[in-house]
Amino acid sequence: MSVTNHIRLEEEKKVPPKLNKYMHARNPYRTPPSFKKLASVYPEFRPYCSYDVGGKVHLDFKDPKALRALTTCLLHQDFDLKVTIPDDRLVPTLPLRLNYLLWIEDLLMHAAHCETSDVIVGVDIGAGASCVYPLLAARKLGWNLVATETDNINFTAATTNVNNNDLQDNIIVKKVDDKTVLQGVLDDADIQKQMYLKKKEVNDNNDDDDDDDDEVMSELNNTPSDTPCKHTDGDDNKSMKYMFDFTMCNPPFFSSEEETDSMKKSKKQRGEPISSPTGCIHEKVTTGGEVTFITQMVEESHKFKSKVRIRSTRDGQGNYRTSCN
Ligand SMILES: C[S@@+](CC[C@H](N)C(=O)[O-])C[C@H]1O[C@@H](n2cnc3c(N)ncnc32)[C@H](O)[C@@H]1O
Repeated sequence: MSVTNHIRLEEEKKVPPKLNKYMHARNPYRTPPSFKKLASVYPEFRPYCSYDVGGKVHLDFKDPKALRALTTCLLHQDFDLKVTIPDDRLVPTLPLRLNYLLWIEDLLMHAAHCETSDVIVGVDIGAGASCVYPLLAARKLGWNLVATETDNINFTAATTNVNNNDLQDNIIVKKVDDKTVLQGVLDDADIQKQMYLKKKEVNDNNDDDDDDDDEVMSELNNTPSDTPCKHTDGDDNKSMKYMFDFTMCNPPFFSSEEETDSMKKSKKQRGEPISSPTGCIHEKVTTGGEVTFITQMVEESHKFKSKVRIRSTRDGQGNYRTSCN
């Protein structure tokens, strides 16, 4: 056996094969976290651990409090993030969230030809109380994010999480209306101004298009915040090309509470492990389910396609869907 194959086999042993198949190559959780180490460092994690005769630590994945403790302790241990998630809100599983970000990073590098030194600006639709994607993207990858939320409790918790980690320079949390998905965000003059200035700072060093810059800034300055800016309204704008590098979304998937139950039952019938569902109903349910939500997202994205390089979303089957300029 070649050395490379041997190393690969050794690496693949680190996570159960079924899980490893879906884990991005750069995902740090290809090596599962040690619950023993976590319990030794974080007293708040200990109450949810049980020990077998061999001293191995086990966690009850059916207890939402145990899941919350696992996620918040890992965010602190592995990313130096202090995150608070209110009791009844969605607890994100970190390996899957990292997969999505790393996949976007691949698309940015390979499909959009971005350099690692570029200022990356994205939008996370429906950030949740944890604000997990924007926090990880800012801390791990150095990106800038606009995080949108419709829910008051999630908006407040997400804002607190951003402030508690001093990431206000990288993340704007915006409360939005549930009638829209991207409209009112991508065309918000205030947001555009802040993101444009971030990109301009770096581009100024190697950009000779000063006239275009002046024209764009002058229009943004003369557009009241929270109102559409004509530069982003349609395809005719050349100077503000790709103000946003990507949009991402983990949408509410279900059309009713009953549908969330039927998903649980079918997982059980297939013998798949079920961790306790977390989150309140309106984080998971939306009128018309994911089809209506994603259709609206696609329609609104189309309107702004000259402003966003990569448009993406997860779906209820765990697939990632994208459209790239
Ligand atoms: C499935 S949760 C995802 C939360 C978080 N991104 C995560 O992955 O853990 C969906 C979130 O989208 C929010 N939401 C629903 N409709 C929305 C809309 N039109 N615009 C922005 N957020 C929305 C919900 O309040 C909820 O927090």
